[in-house]
Amino acid sequence: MPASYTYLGPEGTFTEVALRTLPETATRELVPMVSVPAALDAVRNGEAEAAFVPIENSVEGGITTTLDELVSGEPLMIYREVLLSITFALLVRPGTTLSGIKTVTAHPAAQPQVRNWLKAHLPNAVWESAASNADGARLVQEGRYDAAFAGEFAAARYGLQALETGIHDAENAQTRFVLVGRPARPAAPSGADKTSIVLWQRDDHPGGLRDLLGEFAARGVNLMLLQSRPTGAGIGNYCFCIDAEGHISDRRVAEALMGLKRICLQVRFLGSYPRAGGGPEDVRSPLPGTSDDEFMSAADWVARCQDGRF
Ligand SMILES: O=C(O)C(=O)Cc1ccccc1
Repeated sequence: MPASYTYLGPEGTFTEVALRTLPETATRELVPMVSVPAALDAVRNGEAEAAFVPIENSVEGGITTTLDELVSGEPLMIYREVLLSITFALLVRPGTTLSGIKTVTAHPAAQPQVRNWLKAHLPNAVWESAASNADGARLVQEGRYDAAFAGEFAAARYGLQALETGIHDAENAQTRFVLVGRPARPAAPSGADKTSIVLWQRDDHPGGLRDLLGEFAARGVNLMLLQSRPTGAGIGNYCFCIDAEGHISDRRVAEALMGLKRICLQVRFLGSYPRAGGGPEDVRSPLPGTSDDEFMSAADWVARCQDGRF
């Protein structure tokens, strides 16, 4: 049996389209799952090698189900990311017209991406959330709703017609997907990498978040995502999901993580992996004094001072 990758299904999701851009999917069995937690649990319990799930979009930020799954439970690690440009089609059963649409459905993350279009074209339609955009299309096929926002490619799969295509409130809306597996050694640095972590503060004090961010700033590490998530322990209790530019084997990233480990209650490492679409030219120039060589020669100097050999 080939190794399998689970993904947010059913067939015809944007997630599936993004997953199929990874060359190794040619030699993997791709298994659609009903939800992000189900896709990730199959990895946790050893049924699947990896899971492919949406994690962030450029319109609303983090996909909270995915972040919460990565924040808690058995640790998992991110190995790859894929960025996909997204526009929606309005899928209906053949013969449905715009005036006949009373109910619309899609994944909750789709709503902020089509809100203005809905206000302008279907102001009275009732929105119902679906487990994914393709699941919404499936529910329209079953007659549960009148229309679904999904990829145009999902129409044929579910016997639907695209009444409208190219729907997107924001130009260049992109969704970011990640390939998640069980913890193992991260791939070697590619030259344009990203490191994901979750931080829990030790205590609540003025400037607490600034202290955490200061660990990155002091080492010249650029941040690419900062999203707070409730810990569930009451109002005001948050952990922080952070993506930082660089690889854990870069000295400045490792030093920032060590600083965080010392001052945080808990740090969860979620992986170092190549940035989608990023080449070395895309990486911010590190601040002076933050290269691997400079960290190493500073450490060497301290060791010589300790030895009286300066
Ligand atoms: O992959 C899908 O089709 C999903 O349901 C997740 C999603 C939601 C909104 C935009 C892109 C992907």
